[in-house]
Amino acid sequence: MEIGNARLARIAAHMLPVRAEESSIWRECTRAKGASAGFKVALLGACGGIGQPLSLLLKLNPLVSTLHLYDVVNTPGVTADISHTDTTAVVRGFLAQPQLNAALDGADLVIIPAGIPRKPGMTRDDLFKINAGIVKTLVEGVAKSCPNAVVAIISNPVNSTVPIAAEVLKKAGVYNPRKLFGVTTLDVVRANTFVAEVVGVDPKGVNVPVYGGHAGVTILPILSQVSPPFSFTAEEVDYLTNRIQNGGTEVVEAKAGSGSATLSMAYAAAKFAESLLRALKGESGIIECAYVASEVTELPFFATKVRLGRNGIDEIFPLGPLNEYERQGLAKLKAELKESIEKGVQFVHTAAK
Ligand SMILES: NC(=O)c1ccc[n+]([C@@H]2O[C@H](COP(=O)([O-])OP(=O)(O)OC[C@H]3O[C@@H](n4cnc5c(N)ncnc54)[C@H](O)[C@@H]3O)[C@@H](O)[C@H]2O)c1
Ligand SMILES: O=C(O)C[C@H](O)C(=O)O
Repeated sequence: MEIGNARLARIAAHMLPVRAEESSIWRECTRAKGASAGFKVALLGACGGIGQPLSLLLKLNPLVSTLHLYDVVNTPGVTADISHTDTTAVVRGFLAQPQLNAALDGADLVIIPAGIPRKPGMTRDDLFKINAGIVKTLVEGVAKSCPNAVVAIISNPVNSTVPIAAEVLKKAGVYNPRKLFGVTTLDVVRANTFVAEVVGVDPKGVNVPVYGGHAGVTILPILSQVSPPFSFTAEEVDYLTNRIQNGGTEVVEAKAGSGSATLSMAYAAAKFAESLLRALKGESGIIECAYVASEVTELPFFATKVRLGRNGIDEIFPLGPLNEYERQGLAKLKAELKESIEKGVQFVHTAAK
């Protein structure tokens, strides 16, 4: 049926940018039966440098039936824009704190890239002052509105924001360590890319485990366990390890004050989300590196390979054999990672007083 100009004008006048579905004219003129079978994903910080491309990639994922975009700015525009892509996921936007609980209600997966990025000269830990409070507030919302959701944290410093999230969930009595992840996929994506460049192969077929955490020396690529196995000279190992550990800084400096990695991060997060959703759906044998609560080392959080399942983490793999270079790297990262974890835990306990 062709819709006449008068009706089009009425539709335009009634379209609500945040939730078009709530306007009576939208209901009158559409035959949508609601979301298809699939997962409800909430993205917090959806209008930022990572949030926008990640929103688009999630909207393209057939495993996502409902996509909730939450931010403190710009969600009406981003939601309207993304919602016009002809894929099945239903997109709804939520603006600022009063809409946080609605954004999270019933979510299966919550992805958090909210917070400020680095500028040249800053460490990720320099972001703690602002991002710690943002992550705390958002995870308090998770505890209240979707305590069974899988939570994937991108906001830096990941080494501290994940322990913050764990403490918030513990305080609320809903902590499930199998469902809380710090997203370190970008380290793996970078490692695969740089190794493929050095050995001259397609990065698609390369898989480099990256252990530890997500900042400087705490990022520990395990080149002795690369799949398929390659041998590297000592110079290559040094070059690759330094480049992988400083990949984030390389982007921050190239962007010269306008932010940090956004496009590669959105790609990495979409990849990780796809693995989580496939596992939640029941697919077996899905393995990713992620920063999780762990007993693999004496540290309470550590990134290693984890097998994903219907309930989040099914298995955390041990470190496996490390060479002397990697053992030294492991020894070196522990003090910094321990301090970052304690800083996160302390933040929640101090804030409670
Ligand atoms: N884990 C990783 O590998 C990785 C990679 C890249 C960036 N990051 C981190 O991701 C974060 C975001 O980076 P970006 O480039 O997208 O930054 P950005 O500034 O472009 O976007 C951040 C977004 O968060 C929103 N925001 C701020 N406070 C919020 C709140 N209380 N609730 C909801 N949304 C809020 C902002 O409005 C903005 O839209 C940074 O902390 C960055 O360091 C992590
Ligand atoms: O480097 C940053 O500050 C952002 C992110 O952690 C990255 O690794 O790109």
